[in-house]
Amino acid sequence: MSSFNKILGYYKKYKAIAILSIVVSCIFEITDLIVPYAIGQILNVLSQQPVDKPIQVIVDRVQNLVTNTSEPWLSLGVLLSLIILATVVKAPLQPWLTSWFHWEISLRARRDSFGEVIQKILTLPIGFYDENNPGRIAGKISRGIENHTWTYPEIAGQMIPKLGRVCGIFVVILLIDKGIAIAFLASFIFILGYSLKQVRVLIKQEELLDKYQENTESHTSEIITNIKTVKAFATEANELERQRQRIEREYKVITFRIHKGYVVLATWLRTTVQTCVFLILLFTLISTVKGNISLGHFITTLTVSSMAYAELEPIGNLIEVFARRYASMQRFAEFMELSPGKDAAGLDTEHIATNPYKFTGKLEISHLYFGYNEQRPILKDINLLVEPYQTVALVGRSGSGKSTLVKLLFRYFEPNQGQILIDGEDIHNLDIAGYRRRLAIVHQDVDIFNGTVLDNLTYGNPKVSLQQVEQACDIARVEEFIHELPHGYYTTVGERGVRLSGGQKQRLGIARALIVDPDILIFDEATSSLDYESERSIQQAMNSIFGTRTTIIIAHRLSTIREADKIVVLDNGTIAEVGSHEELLEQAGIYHRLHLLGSK
Ligand SMILES: Nc1ncnc2c1ncn2[C@@H]1O[C@H](COP(=O)(O)OP(=O)(O)OP(=O)(O)O)[C@@H](O)[C@H]1O
Repeated sequence: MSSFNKILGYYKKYKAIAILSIVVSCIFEITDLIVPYAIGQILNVLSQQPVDKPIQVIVDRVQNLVTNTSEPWLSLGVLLSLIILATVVKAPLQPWLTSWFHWEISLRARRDSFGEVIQKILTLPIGFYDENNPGRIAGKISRGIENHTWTYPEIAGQMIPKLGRVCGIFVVILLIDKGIAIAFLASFIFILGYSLKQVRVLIKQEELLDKYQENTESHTSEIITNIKTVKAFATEANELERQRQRIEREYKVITFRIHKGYVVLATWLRTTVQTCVFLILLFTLISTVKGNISLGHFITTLTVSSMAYAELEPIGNLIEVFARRYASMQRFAEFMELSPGKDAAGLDTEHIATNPYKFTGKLEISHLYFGYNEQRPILKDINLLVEPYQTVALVGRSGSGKSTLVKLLFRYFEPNQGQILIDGEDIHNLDIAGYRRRLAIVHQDVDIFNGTVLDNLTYGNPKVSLQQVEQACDIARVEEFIHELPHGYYTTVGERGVRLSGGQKQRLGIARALIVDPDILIFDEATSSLDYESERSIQQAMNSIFGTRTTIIIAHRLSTIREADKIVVLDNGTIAEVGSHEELLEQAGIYHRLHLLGSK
């Protein structure tokens, strides 16, 4: 039930209008019953039997207004007027008062959801993205929203009004014959109760299927992301086979558990409904023959009860569709309930604009401990002082914790103990977005957004002037290749920058970082995967940046960091050595050993 409430939560903003439009839909459905009722009454008039009391009251009132009209004609006139109201007058009103609102609520909720989803994506902790790949996340979101969009009009616009109509039918039959009404109600409760019980079992299977589907989507996305590796290792056939197995597993669940379950349920439903229709016919006929009810009431009871049973099949279909969608809506609701990360930035751009920080770039790390998992510390008692404008290199074996330290600097994770201070202020106390805007990082693999080179360059600072862009490009040696591109700065680079080489992307990344004019600039192994010429270009770019701001370099190639003011050697999560290139060589420790390995 709590998961059902979560699903309902999707529409909570539109509760009032939803209730109103559902009630109106139910009223329209119930007015449909006027026609068979009025036809029954017409039959009574034609067979010279009395009409029901409420109709007679109306006829009497009309008779007071109209003289010289005989009673049968008046009764027929009143009944025809009722039929016109319930059909011709209702027809143009119904779509606007029902369907319009049901779809409007659904589409508005869809629009709201997309906005909320983006907020969720932007605020979830970075650890979430380490564990879930884009395909899995995107699949969950798109199936969740799509299913919600279709489900609301079906449930609010069809299923509930149909159930409303069934209740109306029960009241009509009750007014005619209590015994038949009770039999009718009992059959309905039994049919719906049993169907819902079966559907609950099927929902469990749908949940399993949803997990399988998410898994398949996640692997499809992984194949797309890693397509170069797949091709390079010629593992296409293996990938295809593994994916086929996953699809086959889904197919078996769909066909032999879910689809078969629904067909068995539909078979049972249809047979039971037909049996009930026949039994009602029998009971009503017996009542008529016994003289308990009139011919008109016989026709009305038979028609409305057939209408009610005829509704059971669409109601059953709607329950089936709802059940098929339930699992993905539930999983979407769970996604939306995920708590934002402690690293979540505020999403209010005005707030950032009015709160710009400016630091000298003095950085102090004091007694810092951290582990992704508290039982396994990665960084232990890190103490480090970086003066403004200094260039500091972090070196150490793979897995020693260099990137982790930078992640803490960016506040992607919180330290378990200790502090990081910038200009004497604990970074934990600063506005996260404002603080991050004063940092910039050039990753080994620079992220490129689909758009032009200029869009990518100005990503962190769209308001920058072209002159400043050119200056940054000059320092970052982007100028060397920009003129070779077909449209210069306005060349479209394609998704993920496929039209740029590795070295070009890195230089673009450096220029992009410079354009935000950061107080602290971080290079994450920026030159480790490049050819000699690109490396030299990037090295020159970096050299001209050193001393202009605090710079931190995570480096594997020691040749790139000789000029650093301070080299910090991390070993197994602790700072093992600190000093300049020459000092560390003299110490003849880890750095010396790494240096010897690098120069071999
Ligand atoms: N998101 C994560 N969740 C759990 N453990 C992680 C995560 N990221 C890194 N680690 C672990 O933390 C340790 C330090 O990793 P880190 O990436 O900081 O090392 P590094 O010195 O930058 O290594 P490299 O030079 O190879 O990039 C490693 O043992 C790694 O397995």
